[in-house]
Amino acid sequence: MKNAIGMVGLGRMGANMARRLHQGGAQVVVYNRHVDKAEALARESGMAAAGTLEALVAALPSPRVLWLMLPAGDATQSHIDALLPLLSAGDVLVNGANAQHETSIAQAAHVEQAGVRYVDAGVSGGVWGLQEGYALMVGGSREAVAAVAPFLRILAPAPDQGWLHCGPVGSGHFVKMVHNGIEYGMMQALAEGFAILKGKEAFHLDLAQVAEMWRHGSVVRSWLLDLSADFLKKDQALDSIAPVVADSGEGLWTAQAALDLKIPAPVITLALQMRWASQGHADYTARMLAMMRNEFGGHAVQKEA
Ligand SMILES: O=C(CO)[C@H](O)[C@H](O)COP(=O)(O)O
Repeated sequence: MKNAIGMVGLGRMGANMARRLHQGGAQVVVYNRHVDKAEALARESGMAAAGTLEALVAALPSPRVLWLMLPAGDATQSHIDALLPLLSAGDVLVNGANAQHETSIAQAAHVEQAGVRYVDAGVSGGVWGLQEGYALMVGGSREAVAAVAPFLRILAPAPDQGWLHCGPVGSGHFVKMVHNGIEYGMMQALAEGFAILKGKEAFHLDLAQVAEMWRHGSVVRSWLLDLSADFLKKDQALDSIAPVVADSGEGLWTAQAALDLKIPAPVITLALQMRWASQGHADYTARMLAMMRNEFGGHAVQKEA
């Protein structure tokens, strides 16, 4: 079996990456902890499914390439621990999670002790990646990345564009982390801009039309603006949307890296803190402020309903 790869983890990202690899001519064997997911994908696409990690490893030719597309942390670590005794020297494990680069460096050291090669891969593209291709930021030795390169060429938007061997192990996840930090800042700036436009009620601006117009030729045209234009066309009041924005760690790690490196990163850090504020973490601060301000008169406190 030429050009074979095992995909472990068939969530939103892993399943679509497996589909793109399969459509691009790779021989994909899929595995998921809940085997029905792997079987459903195999039925839909004609890929092979493995019911156990042992079966997955046995189905791949040496040197094997296994791509883990699992949540960072315990899920990834437990699969690496289970796979490692099944693998042989020269096999390659790719960790595609949004992981902290220090964790990846430690993981690589452990994996490489067994002669298994390790690549950390930051993957961007979300649900559009299947169709548009993914941006891939990879770290690892030249040999390990060379073994994965045929698959990177399929996953990327074009064979020689949209993927980069960034440097040694850890560098792929570090570059991806900073990418996501930038994502926080860009999203915050766009959201603030549209809020200001909406706030100028006297102009009755049609935000969908502004977004659509900016998509063509403007300095701020971007994929995030494309997505915004799309949902604003359907609803620009957003009255039914709770003003709460989740975060899953990469913004925090970027802000922490900036502090460690003494690099001022106010936009990324504030964008992260605005998400926390949206989650209610600034509520006590505001209550304190309201009480203090009330103490010296002029602005009465408002009581919660
Ligand atoms: O990796 C991504 C895109 O490149 C994801 O959007 C990532 O989840 C972003 O982080 P958060 O969940 O904190 O918004």
